[in-house]
Amino acid sequence: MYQTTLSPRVSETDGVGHINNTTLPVWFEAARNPLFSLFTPDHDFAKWKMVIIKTTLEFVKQIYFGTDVEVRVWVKRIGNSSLELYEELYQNGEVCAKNAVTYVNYNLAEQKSEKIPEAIRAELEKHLYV
Ligand SMILES: CC(C)(COP(=O)(O)OP(=O)(O)OC[C@H]1O[C@@H](n2cnc3c(N)ncnc32)[C@H](O)[C@@H]1OP(=O)(O)O)[C@@H](O)C(=O)NCCC(=O)NCCSC(=O)c1cc(O)c2ccccc2c1O
Repeated sequence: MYQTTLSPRVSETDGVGHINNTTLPVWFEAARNPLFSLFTPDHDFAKWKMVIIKTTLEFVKQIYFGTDVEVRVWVKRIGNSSLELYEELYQNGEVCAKNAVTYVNYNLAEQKSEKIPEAIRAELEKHLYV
C-alpha cells in the first residue's frame, strides 16, 4: 500500500462548509506520485506513460478543513498494459471516500498501449490489495 498525508486548504472548502467534490480527484492523484515515478522515474513528460482511462469515486462522508487526510492506494489488478488501483481517503480515522481508477501504460509518442515491464510489475505486486 502507498500512503500519503495531505492538509486540506481553506480554498478547497465550498460555500456549504465541506471540502468540495472537485478537490478529491486531485488529492487521489497526488497520492499516486510514487506510481508515476515508477513508470517515468525522471518525470520527463515527453516520456510520460500513465494515462488515466477510468475512475469511479464514492463520497462516503463529508471532509472538513482543519484536520489532515490520509490517502491509501493499493494495486487491485495488473493487466497486460492496464493497471487498476483501489484507493481510500481517511479523516479522523474514518473512511470518507473510495476510488477505483484504471491507468494504461501508454506510449504517447507512438500513440499505442504497451505491456507493463516485468520490473515495474514486480514492484507493483508488493502493493497488491488483499
Ligand atoms: C488509453 C486509450 C488509448 C486506450 O485505447 P484502447 O482501448 O484502444 O487500447 P487498448 O485496446 O490497447 O487497451 C489498452 C488497455 O486498456 C484497457 N481498457 C480499455 N478500455 C477500458 C475501459 N473503458 N475500462 C478499463 N480498461 C480499459 C484494455 O482492457 C487494455 O488493458 P490490458 O491490460 O488488457 O492491456 C484510449 O482509451 C484513450 O486514449 N483514452 C483517453 C485517455 C485520456 O484522454 N485520459 C485523460 C487524459 S490523460 C491525463 O489526464 C493525464 C494524467 C496525468 O497524470 C498526466 C501526467 C503527465 C502528463 C500527462 C498526463 C495526463 O495527460
